[in-house]
Amino acid sequence: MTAAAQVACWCVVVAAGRGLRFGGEVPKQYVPIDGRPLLAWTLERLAAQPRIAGLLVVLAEADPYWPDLDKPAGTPLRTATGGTARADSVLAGLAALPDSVRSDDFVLVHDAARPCVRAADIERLIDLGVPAGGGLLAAPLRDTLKRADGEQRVGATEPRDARWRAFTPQLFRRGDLSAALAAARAAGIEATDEAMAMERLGFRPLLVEGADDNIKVTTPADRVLAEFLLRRMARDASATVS
Ligand SMILES: Nc1ccn([C@@H]2O[C@H](COP(=O)(O)OP(=O)(O)OP(=O)(O)O)[C@@H](O)[C@H]2O)c(=O)n1
Ligand SMILES: C[C@](O)(CO)[C@H](O)COP(=O)(O)O
Repeated sequence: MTAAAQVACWCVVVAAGRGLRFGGEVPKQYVPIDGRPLLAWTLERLAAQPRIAGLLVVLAEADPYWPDLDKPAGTPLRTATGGTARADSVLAGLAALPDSVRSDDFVLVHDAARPCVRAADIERLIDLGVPAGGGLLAAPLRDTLKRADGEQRVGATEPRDARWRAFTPQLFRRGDLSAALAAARAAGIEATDEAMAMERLGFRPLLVEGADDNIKVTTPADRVLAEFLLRRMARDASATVS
């Protein structure tokens, strides 16, 4: 067993967004997917991964939906209050981790809005990302990439061979990530993911290829897709057990 294989990490789950692109009355992290709130699916999948030591869920201020949420039993669970931008919420989550998580321990950060993440991908991220000093799940771009000009016509076709789509979880040392996100904020830069903040400070996060269907529920169409994927995963899991 390698050193990384023994690592279990706390996971900061950011669930404090407003879901503006999704729209609707209920924030998207609580919209039902097959009758259960999206966040319940995400927490269940994370809690089922033995390499996750605990979950730190970052919530919107005075979130009225959290108290009634069906929460996973058997995994330590804490909460924190998020901020205006996603990076603020991640910073709040990192600050609220238990003291037992040291500055040089690795932590995961995951979007509540990505309920279809696979346990095997989280495991590979930890196994490969820890020795590399940090990394993220991602997938190579599979479409032809166009750069638009000012009039929404094609200005250029870009090479796609070195382009990847960034997913979560992302894995970094607690102290390094807090410092990187705080530095980006101080510089007035909105880091849209953890890796971006780390890159600014000269880190070279490892791209760990993960399943393409680790989708982020951003619009109502994504909810339909997530429902399909989660049903299929449940069916495949029960076929494996029987
Ligand atoms: N201030 C914020 C903004 C986002 N998030 C979380 O970050 C994840 C990814 O963000 P995104 O999909 O962009 O969610 P929203 O910000 O809610 O969506 P929108 O940008 O459409 O408002 C989501 O789980 C969201 O809840 C957060 O915790 N705090
Ligand atoms: C972190 C992220 O999920 C990586 O793809 C993404 O950047 C977050 O989404 P947002 O729409 O930029 O908040």
